[in-house]
Amino acid sequence: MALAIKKVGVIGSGQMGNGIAHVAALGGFDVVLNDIAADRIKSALATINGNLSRQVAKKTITEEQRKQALARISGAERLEGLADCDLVIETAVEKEDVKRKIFNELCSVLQPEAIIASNTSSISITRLAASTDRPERFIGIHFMNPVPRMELVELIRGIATDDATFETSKEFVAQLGKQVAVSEDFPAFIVNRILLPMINEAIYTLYEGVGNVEAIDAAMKLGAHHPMGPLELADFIGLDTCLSIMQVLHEGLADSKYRPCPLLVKYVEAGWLGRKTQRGFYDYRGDKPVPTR
Ligand SMILES: CC(=O)CC(=O)SCCNC(=O)CCNC(=O)[C@H](O)C(C)(C)COP(=O)(O)OP(=O)(O)OC[C@H]1O[C@@H](n2cnc3c(N)ncnc32)[C@H](O)[C@@H]1OP(=O)(O)O
Ligand SMILES: NC(=O)C1=CN([C@@H]2O[C@H](COP(=O)(O)OP(=O)(O)OC[C@H]3O[C@@H](n4cnc5c(N)ncnc54)[C@H](OP(=O)(O)O)[C@@H]3O)[C@@H](O)[C@H]2O)C=CC1
Repeated sequence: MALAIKKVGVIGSGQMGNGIAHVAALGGFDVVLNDIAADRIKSALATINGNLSRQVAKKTITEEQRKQALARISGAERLEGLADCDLVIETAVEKEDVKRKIFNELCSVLQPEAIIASNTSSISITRLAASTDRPERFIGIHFMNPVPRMELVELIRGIATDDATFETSKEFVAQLGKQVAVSEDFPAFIVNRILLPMINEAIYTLYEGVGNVEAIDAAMKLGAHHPMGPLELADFIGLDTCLSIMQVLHEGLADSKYRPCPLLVKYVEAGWLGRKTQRGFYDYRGDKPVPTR
């Protein structure tokens, strides 16, 4: 039987955290947004307001809905602020040790019946669940970027996830107006198992000099009707996240076909993480994005 969810906690106020808080508040849930950096929470709230205002301008929501959604979101600088949440969605960086540390601290403040979800792009839900005190009430709820625009959410059960947690998560996703795809708990699940090797191959195509950034993106936009070129999309996702996903695929499936491209490693080592740091395969510091290769 599904449980009643009223209050949702979101840990990590980056691009996914602000998107999840945005759609959860629009879906009628009270939302508490947390981050290790207080200024991140502030800028996430400003981003959410900007994205809601754009939806008002496009008439996809009303001004009243914008105001109500914003009023439902509050910030919490410490995890204690999530104590009365019924569902907490972790959306911090794609690093297993960081996520484990968060869960360790979170479990001690949450009510025992609360559900914990991770928005991880690739990491084993069973392994993350095992680091908590409630593997049966732990699940993968994987949103797509940009959250307000993308229709799909993947649901991933760990080995111990119980039926009530799965049904509750399914109802939660439906209340946000999104569709569910159920994935088994294998590295990177469904979307990223297919999408990330394509992006990694695009980076190899660049690395080997088959084409430059502009040619590769134009080829896939105009030649395969992808809404974004693979390098533009990699910058949009975040190159650190792309690398982490490829590492999970490479280690988890032990197959050299998932070897992260050395050029991707180099960009991440340079701190050129894509749009979020204003530089990746494109330089976003001017009026128009300029290819960096
Ligand atoms: C890595 C993972 O674990 C999983 C993943 O998410 S993989 C990534 C999956 N996402 C994709 O593949 C996205 C591919 N790109 C697209 O589908 C499209 O380019 C797009 C939907 C992002 C933009 O569409 P578009 O029609 O070309 O542009 P445009 O109409 O100007 O888009 C603006 C809209 O996007 C939304 N948007 C754009 N960027 C946004 C962002 N960073 N955050 C929130 N909303 C954003 C705006 O709110 C606006 O929405 P409304 O129409 O509701 O007002
Ligand atoms: N980008 C994408 O397209 C998608 C990403 N995801 C997944 O969502 C998660 C977040 O990704 P994304 O939003 O892109 O990443 P971002 O880098 O935009 O945001 C992550 C946020 O989490 C914060 N953070 C880091 N450590 C902690 C902590 N211990 N407690 C609270 N907050 C913390 C970061 O702060 P600081 O910067 O100060 O470290 C940052 O504000 C990852 O697991 C990713 O794989 C899932 C679907 C799509």
